[in-house]
Amino acid sequence: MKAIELINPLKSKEFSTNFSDSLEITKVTQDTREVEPGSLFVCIIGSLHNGHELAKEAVQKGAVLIVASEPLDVDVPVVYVNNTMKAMAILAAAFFDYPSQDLRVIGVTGTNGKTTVTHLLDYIFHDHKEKTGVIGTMYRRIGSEVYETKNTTPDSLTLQKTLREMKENGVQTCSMEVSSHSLVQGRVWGTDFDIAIFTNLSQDHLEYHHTMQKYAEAKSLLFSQLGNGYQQDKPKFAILNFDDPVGRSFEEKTAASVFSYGIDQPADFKATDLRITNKGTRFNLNFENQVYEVQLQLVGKFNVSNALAAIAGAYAAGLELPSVIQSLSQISGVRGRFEIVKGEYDFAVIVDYAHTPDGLLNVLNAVNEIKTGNVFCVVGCGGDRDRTKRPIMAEIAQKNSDTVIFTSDNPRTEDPDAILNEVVAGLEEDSYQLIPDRREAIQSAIQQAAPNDIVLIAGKGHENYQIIGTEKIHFDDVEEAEKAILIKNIDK
Ligand SMILES: CC(=O)N[C@H]1[C@@H](OP(=O)(O)OP(=O)(O)OC[C@H]2O[C@@H](n3ccc(=O)[nH]c3=O)[C@H](O)[C@@H]2O)O[C@H](CO)[C@@H](O)[C@@H]1O[C@H](C)C(=O)N[C@@H](C)C(=O)N[C@H](CCC(=O)O)C(=O)O
Ligand SMILES: Nc1ncnc2c1ncn2[C@@H]1O[C@H](COP(=O)(O)OP(=O)(O)OP(=O)(O)O)[C@@H](O)[C@H]1O
Ligand SMILES: N[C@H](CCC[C@H](N)C(=O)O)C(=O)O
Ligand SMILES: [Mg+2]
Repeated sequence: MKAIELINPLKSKEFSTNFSDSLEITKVTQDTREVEPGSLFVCIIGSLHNGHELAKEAVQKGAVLIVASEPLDVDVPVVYVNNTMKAMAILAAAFFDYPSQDLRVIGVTGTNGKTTVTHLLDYIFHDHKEKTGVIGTMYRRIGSEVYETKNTTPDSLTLQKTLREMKENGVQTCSMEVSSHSLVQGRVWGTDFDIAIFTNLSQDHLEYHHTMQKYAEAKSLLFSQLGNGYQQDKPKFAILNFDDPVGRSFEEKTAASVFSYGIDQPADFKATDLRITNKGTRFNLNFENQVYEVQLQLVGKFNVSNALAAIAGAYAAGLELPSVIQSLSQISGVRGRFEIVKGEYDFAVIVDYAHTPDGLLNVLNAVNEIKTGNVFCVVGCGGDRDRTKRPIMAEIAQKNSDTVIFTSDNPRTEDPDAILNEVVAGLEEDSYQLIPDRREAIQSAIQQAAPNDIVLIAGKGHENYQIIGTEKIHFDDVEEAEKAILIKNIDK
């Protein structure tokens, strides 16, 4: 591809003099490890490295053009821009020929519920005979092909490449999670979203955003940028949770048409008459003076909220409500979200991805609503993440279960015992059990459970690994629970 075509959309401040209109680019990258002869290298200022300091290395590896925001002394042409992260995203969209324009892209943001809502949407569209794609925490999926992912929302290059592959494979609807990090870092800049959905905002990621105000501002970018894409004539919809004041505040931030949803507050899509059992949840959906009965196999009030978000999103995309509701009723659950471990045993073990105070409270409320015996909660907190959420999660776990066992999550580069000290700091010493080894903690909870009790294993959901230091080792809560149940059955 001609370099000039690629950098035209950049609105660059300045070109170095040696730029030639005939220059050809074979690859765009922000990583020296990926540079090949003929590459365009973009210098990103990250948290660990400053790409400008790596520009010379990129040139040595064959980069023929550099995009930078700081002065550089290199032997190849340089295009100077104000913000290289945004430039990277625009270049990525241009390099892959703006694939989001040819797909229906639905972006879901919020502290909790993104993975769940994207999967509900994906199921609905698939059930309506569309070819679908998903981008999020668990994987990138194109039709039935699954690819590993490092981030919930990939870097802009991986994102645009994935969207391009979706387009080439005939995908019609892509449901993707949009994390607050990705919004701040401009990873989704250059993606033309048709529908943007907000689930909720509660404490998380303060190690990155520092204040809840800044965290909310990051989330708002998805809505303020909606319609700033390349194909502005497509209708745009913002789907906002009006039970959350932050959701209500986003109405002013967007030029798109708004559909609100809620359980506790007036909203366009409103749920009433909720009934929650251990088999699922039913509610009445009130929309435009009509009432529809909705049956979900998912458990908990928070999943009613997730279902409303998906219903409103599907409706905004043009689907009929009765058939959307019919599709929703068939969904048995999302991996690692309130997942009931299968097996021969007379209590219940639930694996759930709750890793924030609000997520944990919601899932424990749901467990308490359906319980017929005691509740055991096995939980910990991840390392290198928001430290201030640790004692809050601990108090929620201790208050809302009969027995709480604190254990390790992904300690990453932190000392697991130091994390646990911060977790239990505010609790009475005899009000909890402490078993740092997650396998032992799961086994102990399952050994202690009596008939009709519920064991909730929270924090890691679908994750099939534990990150200790910088190493990722295989670890799967569901597998561990199944083993522990077998051991208990043998011991009987
Ligand atoms: C804090 C953070 O978000 N970091 C992200 C960021 O990396 P960084 O700023 O640390 O990058 P860096 O290592 O300093 O490198 C700067 C630049 O130098 C380049 N480089 C670096 C080394 C080298 O040898 N050569 C080279 O060219 C890098 O490619 C990059 O362009 O940019 C990278 C590329 O986009 C991300 O993969 C990385 O995510 C890290 C892995 C991460 O853990 N992020 C988490 C916090 C995150 O983003 N989480 C959200 C989900 C949260 C949620 O929903 O709960 C997510 O979307 O995943
Ligand atoms: N609407 C909701 N409100 C509050 N808590 C929720 C909601 N939906 C899910 N949860 C809780 O949060 C956990 C994570 O849900 P999910 O994976 O859908 O969220 P996410 O936003 O994708 O998280 P992440 O930020 O890790 O990508 C669930 O296991 C559940 O305990
Ligand atoms: N997307 C979240 C997931 C947290 C999952 C939890 N198991 C942990 O490791 O803290 C994050 O990266 O903060
Ligand atoms: Mg997710």
